[in-house]
Amino acid sequence: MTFSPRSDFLHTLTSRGFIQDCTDLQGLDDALRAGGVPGYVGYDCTGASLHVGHLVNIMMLRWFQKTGNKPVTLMGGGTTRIGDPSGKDEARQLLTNEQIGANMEGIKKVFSAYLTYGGGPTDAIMPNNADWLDALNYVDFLRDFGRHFTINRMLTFDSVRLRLDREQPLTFLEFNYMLLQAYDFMEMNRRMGVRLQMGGSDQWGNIVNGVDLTRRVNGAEVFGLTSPLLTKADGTKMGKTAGGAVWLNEEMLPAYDFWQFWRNTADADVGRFLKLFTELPLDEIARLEALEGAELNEAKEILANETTALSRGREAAKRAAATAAETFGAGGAGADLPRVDFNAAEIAAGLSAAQLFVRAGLAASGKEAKRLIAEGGARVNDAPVTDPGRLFGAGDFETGPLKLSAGKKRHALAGRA
Ligand SMILES: Nc1ncnc2c1ncn2[C@@H]1O[C@H](COP(=O)(O)OP(=O)(O)OP(=O)(O)O)[C@@H](O)[C@H]1O
Ligand SMILES: N[C@@H](Cc1ccc(O)cc1)C(=O)O
Repeated sequence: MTFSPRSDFLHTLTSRGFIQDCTDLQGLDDALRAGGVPGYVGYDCTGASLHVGHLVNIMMLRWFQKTGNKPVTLMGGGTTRIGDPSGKDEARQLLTNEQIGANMEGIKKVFSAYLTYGGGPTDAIMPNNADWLDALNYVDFLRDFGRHFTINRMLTFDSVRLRLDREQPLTFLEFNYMLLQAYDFMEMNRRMGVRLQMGGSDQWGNIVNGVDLTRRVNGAEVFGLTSPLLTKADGTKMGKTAGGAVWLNEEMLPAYDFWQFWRNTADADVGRFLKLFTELPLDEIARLEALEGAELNEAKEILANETTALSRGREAAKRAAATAAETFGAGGAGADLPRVDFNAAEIAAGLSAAQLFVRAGLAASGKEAKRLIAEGGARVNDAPVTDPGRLFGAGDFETGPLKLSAGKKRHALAGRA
């Protein structure tokens, strides 16, 4: 990007890798420099918690507040009843009002760890779009707002086009989603002076429609800003592991597992994740990401400590780090332990307990591994292994490397390549 922003917010976001696209960078930069802009991100209540993929935009809102602006976290109580087709291959299952309400209660809990809510000029607020969407009258809505949208243009947005190109059904219900999200932006501009909407890049179409509608109906200039949709070095969507999502809510994912997720970051992701998910200064991050080999583990631990401290508190982060150090022996999270990595094909085929111990160098042969197991000296993640043929597959490697122990003193890690 050649544009050099002058506002603190855009300067921070640009230098930390948050920005994918903006409807008008110069205009937004000017508006932000004039100060105190209210800006929003919307969250549909499709699950009982948000996951680490959502952290990208939660961190954006946190910087937004820190640089003197007002964050608005919009609960999609109304839009969840429709279901956003953006980035989705299939229609979502329709949720009942009770399910939506329960999910909303879960989602709401996350934000106060990252944002300060209240009545002050830069305090965050949390409206619910059911408050205006539920009251819409269909015929009035079509007359007043439907006329600003052409089918021709709607068909060009990814959320619609990708389904049509793949000849997958897109229901009329879902087709309406972008009108409602556009209406939200217009309505919040009117009610709360909101001038910016942020989201992941899959939200681009919905956001641009809102910018246009607000200009046409309110005559106001508003802006849209998207972040890249993050994937991990292994190509999977940020926020998911093979076994499910990495939840932000404590009751759905204990702090220790949250910490471990970050500690297991692939080498190639460390710098990027430190910039997006921590508030460490950039020169410190440059030093950390330049570390190599075993030293890079120090950077991963700092990443785990900082992200866990933000989400679960500094004490919880310390406890998680201490548990990891205990589990993996001195040096913390097995930094000093020998490690063997298996490729995806080997893991998919399944590795027997005996094989694991041989490959990790804890037994010289299959026969020796069997003896070790028979004598009760073999443990995987501190649990005794009794069957040398017990298979370890994808599910076992999901949450990070396995800790293999032969007797009390000899340990090794077995991970994914
Ligand atoms: N991996 C990600 N990287 C960046 N932004 C993301 C990521 N996942 C979700 N988001 C953003 O978070 C917001 C909410 O997304 P959405 O509700 O589609 O997530 P989701 O439905 O939980 O995703 P999925 O179920 O596909 O994992 C959107 O602005 C979206 O772009
Ligand atoms: N469509 C967004 C959520 C959202 C809902 C309402 C809005 O006004 C904005 C965003 C999503 O699926 O993630």
